[in-house]
Amino acid sequence: MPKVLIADDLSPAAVDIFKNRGIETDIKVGLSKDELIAIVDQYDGLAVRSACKPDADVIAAATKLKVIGRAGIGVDNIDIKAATAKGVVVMNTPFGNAVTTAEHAIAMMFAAARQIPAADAGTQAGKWPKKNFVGVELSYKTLGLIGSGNIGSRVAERAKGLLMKVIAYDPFLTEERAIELGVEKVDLDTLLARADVITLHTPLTDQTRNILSREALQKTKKGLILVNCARGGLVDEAATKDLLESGHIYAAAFDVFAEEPAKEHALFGTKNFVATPHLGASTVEAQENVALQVAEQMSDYLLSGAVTNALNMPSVTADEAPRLKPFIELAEKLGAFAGQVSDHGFDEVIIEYEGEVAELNRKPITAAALAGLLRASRGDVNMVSAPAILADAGVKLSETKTEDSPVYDSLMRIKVKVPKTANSEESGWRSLAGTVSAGRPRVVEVKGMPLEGDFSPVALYINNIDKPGFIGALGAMLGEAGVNIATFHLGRQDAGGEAIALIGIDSEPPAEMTAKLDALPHVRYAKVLHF
Ligand SMILES: NC(=O)C1=CN([C@@H]2O[C@H](COP(=O)(O)OP(=O)(O)OC[C@H]3O[C@@H](n4cnc5c(N)ncnc54)[C@H](O)[C@@H]3O)[C@@H](O)[C@H]2O)C=CC1
Ligand SMILES: O=C(O)C(=O)COP(=O)(O)O
Repeated sequence: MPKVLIADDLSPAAVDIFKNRGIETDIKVGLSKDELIAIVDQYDGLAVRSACKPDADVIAAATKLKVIGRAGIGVDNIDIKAATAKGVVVMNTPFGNAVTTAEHAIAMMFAAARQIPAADAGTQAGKWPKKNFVGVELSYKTLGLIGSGNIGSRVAERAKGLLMKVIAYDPFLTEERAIELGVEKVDLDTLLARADVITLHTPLTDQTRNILSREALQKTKKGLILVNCARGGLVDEAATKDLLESGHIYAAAFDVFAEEPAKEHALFGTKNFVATPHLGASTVEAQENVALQVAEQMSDYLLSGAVTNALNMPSVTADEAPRLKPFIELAEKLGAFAGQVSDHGFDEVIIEYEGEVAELNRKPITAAALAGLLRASRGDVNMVSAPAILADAGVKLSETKTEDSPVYDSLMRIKVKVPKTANSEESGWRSLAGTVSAGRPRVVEVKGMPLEGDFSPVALYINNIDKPGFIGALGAMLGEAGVNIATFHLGRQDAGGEAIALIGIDSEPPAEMTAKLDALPHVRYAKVLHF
């Protein structure tokens, strides 16, 4: 039974889902990094929010881990590169808390415009500080959105309801979408120059870090209201303090900080500064949404291989998963075949899909083929890590598909280009094709030669020149070595030409026997394969 560690405060709804799906859970919130490292190897899944930080060290210690589920949107607390390299899927819940966070941004905008927290504190302290709190109106003011994705667009809808004019800076916002949202698309400098209120809604990435730098903040209009409910690290906090103190920024409201939890901060106590402790997503509704969603997604992946909202793997719906399964198996095995016969590596891969398989969701199938292909040389590679490893190695990958498949309902072919070596037989393209028959993967073509067979767990692959007596001699050689033949598949180009044999065997042959075989004059290549 898979086991999941819930390492941040998640709604109990998540535990119920895991339990109903037959997944064991442990809840351990607030672990230190060392405590997490000490236990993470027990788990197949890790469910987090923003407090737990599965970094490269944690991921390195997570020997069984298959999936990290983020009950929320931002994944900057997770080392996705390390997870990908280790074959761990990282998934989030991209919409579950968007409304709640947009509402918090609007609440923060009003809190800043009218200084509600300070007014509240003064009133409840018995001061009746009516004269101290003369705020600003928001109607007809210009709201500058930095980032107009799920949350930003919801903020825009609400701001328009408040009669604000909305302008947006987002390099991925199309003109059509801007029209649909009723916002004006502008560049960052224009936004800085025109906005009365700026609110940030981008992820924290290398591109967005410090997007509101001191220099950028200095370009804003005097009297600015600044709202950050996205991530600390997007705004220069020291510059915000200086500009609040100088009166250039009228008010700022931050839900997020560069260092969290922010128990002490230079901004705390600054006039017209409002703070909340990363509450953007904290409503009953949002927490229930994200907990349910993450638990369902993680369970689906752990139990059926369905992938939803993964940041490092193509999606596979629960309906698709059973249909894709045999092709994923075929792809892995064809890839493994190609990888094992490419002793000198490869610099290009082509994957061809014919017939019905061409109409399926091919991305996970291709990822599986690459995993099989790389495993022979790289060891523990899976569908998550394989595409990134291949790209890092600079190997060219292309894919073709045709609806016609002359012989089989579905055919998948993997071609790898092996570099030129001293042995000319070894260079050029290696090509292997297979199909799924009665739900089982079958090899149907090797080096362009038809050969129908299964993928035995241990197989002897021989590429030879077709000569009378060779098969008999081979059988005798295996018999002498005490190796039992389970299946025997042959293929050849023409009589007396290039031939291949794929022989399923019940046990590992002695190394001397393979060496003896390889040394035979009419044997071009012999290798024991494992599937
Ligand atoms: N305070 C809180 O509790 C919460 C904070 N968040 C934060 O809000 C962020 C945004 O969430 P969503 O709107 O759901 O994400 P999203 O992915 O739907 O939207 C992000 C937008 O930022 C834009 N963007 C990317 N790079 C940009 C750049 N350099 N300049 C301007 N725009 C850029 C993207 O094109 C996209 O439209 C999350 O990544 C997360 O960090 C999310 C939920 C709760
Ligand atoms: O979903 C997000 O990106 C958030 O920032 C919410 O964070 P939290 O789950 O409340 O720690």
